[in-house]
This record gives sequence, structure tokens and C-alpha cells, in this order.
Amino acid sequence: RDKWASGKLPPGPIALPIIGHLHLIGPLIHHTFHALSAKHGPLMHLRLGSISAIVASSPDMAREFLKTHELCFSMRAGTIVTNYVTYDNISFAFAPYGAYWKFIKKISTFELLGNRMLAQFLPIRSQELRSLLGLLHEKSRNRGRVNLSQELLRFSNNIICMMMLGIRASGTEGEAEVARRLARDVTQIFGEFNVSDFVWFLRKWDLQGFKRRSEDIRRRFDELLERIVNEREAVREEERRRDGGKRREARDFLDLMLDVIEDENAEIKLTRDHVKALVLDFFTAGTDTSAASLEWALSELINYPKVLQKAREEIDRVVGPNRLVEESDGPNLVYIHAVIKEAFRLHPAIPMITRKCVQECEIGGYKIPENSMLFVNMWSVGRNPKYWADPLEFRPERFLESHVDMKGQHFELLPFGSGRRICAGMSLALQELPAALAAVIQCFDFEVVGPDGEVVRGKEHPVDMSERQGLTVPKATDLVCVPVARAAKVLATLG
Ligand code: HEM
Repeated sequence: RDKWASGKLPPGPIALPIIGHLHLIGPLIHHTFHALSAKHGPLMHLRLGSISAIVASSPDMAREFLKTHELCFSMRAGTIVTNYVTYDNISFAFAPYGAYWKFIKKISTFELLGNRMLAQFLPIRSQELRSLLGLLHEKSRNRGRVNLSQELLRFSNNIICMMMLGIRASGTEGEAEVARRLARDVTQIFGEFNVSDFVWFLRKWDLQGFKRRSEDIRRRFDELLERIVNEREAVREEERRRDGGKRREARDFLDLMLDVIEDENAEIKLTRDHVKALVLDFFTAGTDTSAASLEWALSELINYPKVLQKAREEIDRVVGPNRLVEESDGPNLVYIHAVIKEAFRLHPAIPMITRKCVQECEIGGYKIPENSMLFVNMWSVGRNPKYWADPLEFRPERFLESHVDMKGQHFELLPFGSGRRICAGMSLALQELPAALAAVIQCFDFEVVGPDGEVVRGKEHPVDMSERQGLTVPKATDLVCVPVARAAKVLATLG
């Protein structure tokens, strides 16, 4: 409080005593911040109970915070729930910027999500894609319905589960299914507003039931992981006995991590809890984000048939009528990439990049207090007519002539964030997403099923585009469709 008294804070609405601006916060926080920044400008200060929050809503401000003053914002803003669920804050995404984070960053950049592993897991990604297309094909034979939101989630979760733990969903009660449900629960609860985080005298209270829910999530996750790690340790032991003590080549993330635990000379000593927290991290960071991004891109294509047609023309031109799109086609699918960028502009899976200020600094002539939470509202930037003509139109052409990429250097489009804390799974996502989207539209047309269970006919934009609250923002209502097969020769190759 003393610090706030000296130095000028960025502008913001008038605060109420004690709660500050908490009463203004709606369930979709990025919408609230978008509306408020339209009035108070691209650099705004809010008082959320006893916590100072800074909201940045322009490319220039994003650059100031994420690049110019990167080190002051190199930590993520954790909450009571994230601290607890991530095994008391030992995950990658919520770890403070320091030796542990650097160690994990190195492993994930060069080993787990490095080029070698991405290439090693290519057959898994292709297999999962084929399995998704196979299901759609099967349904298309008798005009069956498919909940695409769920199937896309299963697709991305299976890929992550295989990369992390070597498991995939084969039924409805398998371990990967449990992991999939957990991943959604985690991203949902991480993005909800817990008043106890902001009003100090409510810290001990659990007015909204967050404590109970997070305990339930951590217990379910812990049980699942204990089982998987125990089984894996038994297999490793057995293999070692059989192979005369020889260490086997790491097959997935879990193997890699167990190697580090056993390595007495490792730079950082990891425990089982670290491994669990890291697995949780990758599950939640990698599952929902990829699925939601595909869900939004596909929904926009269904709502904009001319764009869909253009995307297909490109696929037909680049890939031809006889084979399925592959990841290696990616660089030639220029329009598909523009579609992905346009979908990210309007629907960044993580709408706000959230960090914590670890050192007081001055930005735009204003004081940014230490410990304040930073929200860079990329959802808002993507919808601002100052930066985009007709921002609400889905028009991938705007990216065809532009130099804007998604790798954190162009601050008008930051779907994966920027700087040191940029998304660890960006390369994986940028390989997986275009190929998956292209393959789905190469093989199928979709008739949308509305909330009344009937196929929607004659409506200009048949897919409802409202958003669900959470750290990641998927569609509020599932995308349910009747798939209609269109590329017979390609489908025949699926077997
Ligand atoms: C379309 C897919 C994805 C999107 C849109 C996305 C987006 C993001 C964003 C916006 C951040 C915050 C970056 C920042 O603070 O600057 C992030 C962080 C992170 N992402 Fe992703 N992500 C995706 C897929 C993945 C995948 C597949 C994985 C892992 C397999 C992953 C792992 C992570 C991790 C570990 C972090 C935290 C990094 C850190 O704190 O240093 N993400 N992601």
C-alpha cells in the first residue's frame, strides 16, 4: 500500500473500498478487461481486492512488458489453486524463473519437445489423426453424429499421453480418458476467479468451493500418476534385470524424468512430485490448447464456406486427390497457415498471457508495482479495429501478404506468448495443427447439429461461437456434426 502511494499508477476505473474492482469482473475475464480497456486505454491498472493488476491491451504494450521489460515479468502469476494443484508450485509453467525452470526448459527444448522427439513421435501423430478420420468415416456411412469437440480433445490428449507416458485412450475408463477429463478440469479451475486470492481476509475461507475442487483434482491426478509411475518403475527394473543392468533408451517423457531422478550427477535433483507436477503441466498445457485451437479453426471454416472452399482448393493443388495431407506438406499449405493464424487472432486458446511483476519498473510513464499481476489481453488485441480491418470477420487473406508469424516476435499476434516463457510446445503445435485441420477438411464436409438436436439449415453462421471460461478458452457448446465423406480415394487409403 505504501508503494502505491508513491509514483503514478496507470489509469483505471474508480475503485471501491476493500474489493477495489473485483465487482466488475465477469466470468469471461478477458471480455471484462477488453471492455474496460476500451474506456481506460491499453495500459490499465486495476485493484483486485488487495492485489494490483495491470492489463495490457495493445501490441506496443505487449512488447513493453514481454520484451523490453521481460525480466521484470519472467514469472507466472500463481494462485491458491495453481500452487496447490501443481504440487506446491513445482511445475514448469508456474515455477519461478530460476535454476529449476532453466533446467526443465533445457530438457523440454532439447529432449522432450526437441526435433528428435518430435520426429520420433511423428508416427504417433499420424496414427492418431488416422484414427480420428477413421471414426468420422465410420459415422459418415450412416449419417451418424460426432461430437467433434470431444474427439479433437481425445486426439490431442492421446498424442500428449503417448509422448508423456506411453498410454492412449482405448475405452471410456482407461487411464488416458481419466487424464483427459483431468486436463479439462485443471484448465477450467486455473482460469476461474477465486475471490480468496484477492481479498486477504478471505484467504482462509473457501467461499466458492475452490479448495474442495482442487483437492479432488490433485487426489485424482496423484492416484493416476502413482499407478503409472509404479508400473513404469517395475517395467524398467524388469528390463534392467533382463539386460544385465543396462539402461534402456528413454521412450517418452516419463522415462526421461525417471532417468533424471536416478542420475546422481544431475544438475538438479528431481523427486517424484516434480515428475508428477511436470506431467500435469504438459497434460494441461498441451491437451486443451491444441484441441480448442482446432475446434475454433474448424468452426470458423464451417461458418465461412468460401474460406473453407479456398482452403480445400489449396489442399487439392498441393496434395492432390489420392493421398492424405501429411505434416511434411505443412510448408506448402500457405493458405491453411493463414487460416490457423486467423483462428488464433480471434480465438487465442489462452486469451491472456499472465505473468507476475518480480521487480518494480516504469512503463509508459507509469509505475508498475512489484508483485502486481500482469494480463496481456491478446484476445482484445485480436479484436481491435485499430490493428485489424473488420476484426470480427474471419478473413485469412489478411495474413497472406503479411510478415506476421506466431513465434512471439510480432506483438499483434502472440498465440504462444513471447520471450523466455514462450510456449514450450509451440513447435509441436505448429507441426500438428495445420496437418490435422487440413486432413479433416480434406476428407469431410460437416453438417452442424444445433442445440435442439436437429441439423441446422439455412443459417449463415451455423456454429455457435460463444466461449467457455477458463485458463484456456474452448467453445462453450460442443461442436456436434454429421460428417459427410468427400474424398473417397483418400479415405480408401485409411483402411
Ligand atoms: C495450440 C496449442 C498451444 C497454444 C495456443 C499454447 C499457448 C501457450 C501460451 C500462450 C503460453 C504462455 C506463454 C507466455 O507466458 O509467454 C504457453 C505456455 C506453455 N505451454 Fe503452450 N500452447 C499450446 C500447446 C502446448 C503444448 C502442445 C505443450 C506441451 C506439450 C505446451 C506446453 C506449454 C508449457 C510447458 C508452457 C509454460 C512455459 C513456461 O512457463 O516457461 N503448450 N502456451
